[in-house]
Amino acid sequence: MSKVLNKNDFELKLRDMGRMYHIHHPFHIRMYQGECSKEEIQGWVANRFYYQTAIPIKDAAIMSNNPPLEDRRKWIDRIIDHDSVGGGIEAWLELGEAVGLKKEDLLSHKFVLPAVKFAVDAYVNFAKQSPWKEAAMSSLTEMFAPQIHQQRLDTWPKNYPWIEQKGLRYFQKRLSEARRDVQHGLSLTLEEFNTLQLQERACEILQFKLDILWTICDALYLAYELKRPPYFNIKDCHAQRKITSN
Ligand SMILES: O=C(O)c1cc(C(=O)O)c2c(n1)C(=O)C(=O)c1cc(C(=O)O)[nH]c1-2
Repeated sequence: MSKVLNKNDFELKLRDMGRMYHIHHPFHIRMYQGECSKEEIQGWVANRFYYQTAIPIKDAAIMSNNPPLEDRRKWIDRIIDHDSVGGGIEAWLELGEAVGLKKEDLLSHKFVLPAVKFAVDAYVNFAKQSPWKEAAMSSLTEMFAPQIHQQRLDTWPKNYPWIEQKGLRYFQKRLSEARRDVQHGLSLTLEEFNTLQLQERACEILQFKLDILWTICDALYLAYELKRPPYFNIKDCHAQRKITSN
């Protein structure tokens, strides 16, 4: 960028970064085209659960960095969306059951690949260590999330009829929640990141978050599509993270 953008152009610039959203990753493309095996879907659900559990922790870290009361009130809603009774974490556990994974296996994170763990932990650490406005705006990949949730709702019942329908509640639930979160996150970003330097910083942060999501998919692709999980070539060493549920 060579000069500070007005709000409209800055929003367009941020939205344009959706070209790098993980919806375009080969793993996600295969998933929505119905080409994933049961093991791949299970692997994705088990690994993504690590991201799910991290989100409210990340949001609590943002709260701990002392945003103003108005923003805290809105941020509390995000934590409730995930951690309340019947909330996102429970809905994801239902998804786990619907794809044939045991609840205790999800909760133990025993199938989580190291690269997924490192990527997700980087997100939580960023939220802990950064000024709250920077951490808040890093959630803006959610601008692109309703499309990916809708895509799953539209294609999974046809492509993966073995998945119990009740497991899809999570995606339905996120459609409206993500839109509300984005309204808040985006208006805050457009208002506060109002110099050239700050706008460049905001783009860097959004790129960091896109990198996290893409890296998660890279790890899944390597482990489940190319069948090269960590230590795959070393005798008896990768069995511990192999998906074993039915
Ligand atoms: O399924 C997806 O592809 C996807 C992506 C993202 C995202 O873009 O970070 C989120 C979610 N789902 C999601 O369900 C969710 O609750 C969520 C919260 C956040 C965040 O950064 O605060 N991202 C996402």
